[in-house]
Amino acid sequence: MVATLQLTDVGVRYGKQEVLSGVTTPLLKGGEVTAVIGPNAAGKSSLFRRIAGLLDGPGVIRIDDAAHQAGQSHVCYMPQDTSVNTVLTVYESILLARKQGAARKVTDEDLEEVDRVLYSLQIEPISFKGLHELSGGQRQLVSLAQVLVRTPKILLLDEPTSALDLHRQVEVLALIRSLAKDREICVVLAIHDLNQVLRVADRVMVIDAGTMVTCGPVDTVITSTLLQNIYKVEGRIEQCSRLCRHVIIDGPLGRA
Ligand SMILES: Nc1ncnc2c1ncn2[C@@H]1O[C@H](COP(=O)(O)OP(=O)(O)OP(=O)(O)O)[C@@H](O)[C@H]1O
Repeated sequence: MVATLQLTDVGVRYGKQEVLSGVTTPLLKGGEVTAVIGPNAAGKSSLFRRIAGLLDGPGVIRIDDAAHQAGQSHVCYMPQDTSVNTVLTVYESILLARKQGAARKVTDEDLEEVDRVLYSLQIEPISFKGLHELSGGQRQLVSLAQVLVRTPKILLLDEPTSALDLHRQVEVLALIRSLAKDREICVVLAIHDLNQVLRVADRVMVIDAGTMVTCGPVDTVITSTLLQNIYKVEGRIEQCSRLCRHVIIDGPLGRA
């Protein structure tokens, strides 16, 4: 059974303040990557926390996957803030994440999955470092490892590449894309870099000022009109000689 996620009229309130409302999506399916984009403070992280069950609010979040039906959850959420306050090593933290909500006994399969994730993110060299000793980018990779090791069916990633250098960004997004396809994971990720969105996403959800503006195929959403209306910049989407589309920014629009 391919995992699916669908939101109907979903919103978020902090106390009496409504920061997000009316988010309704098509059926998001395993195998697809949906990028969530929009300006700062638009409501993207709040939406992720709401889908992950960390916040209450109006609306219906429908998750269908075999594990979910069985009362477990294969929804994994990586928050934007990856700061830590613990004495665990990288390896221990990933193994602990793997065992979250599962039987305590560590199996060979658990250890193999930890090794697989360390290898796929190329972080074996820091396996036995303390989390408090890591750089910001290393911490972000370890956070990603902590969700991937749980073999999720629905993966919510809040700006998973914001602290990574260009090489790591390209590598991690390619990994996310291939995991989505190969393991039929339904990936939803917030990301600010629109060129990376063009590389990785099948679908784009645009959140602006607490509402969902659109949710559709990447080519129809990332347009010069979006750059103007949502980001207030003048720009173009151009195709290079390898037929890949790129965002070219000409400059900020003048203030009205
Ligand atoms: N814990 C909180 N209590 C009250 N208001 C909050 C809380 N967290 C976020 N907000 C408010 O909710 C709104 C949306 O914030 P959110 O973090 O969801 O935005 P975002 O789109 O993820 O932004 P960014 O791109 O800057 O990460 C903002 O106005 C923010 O001030």
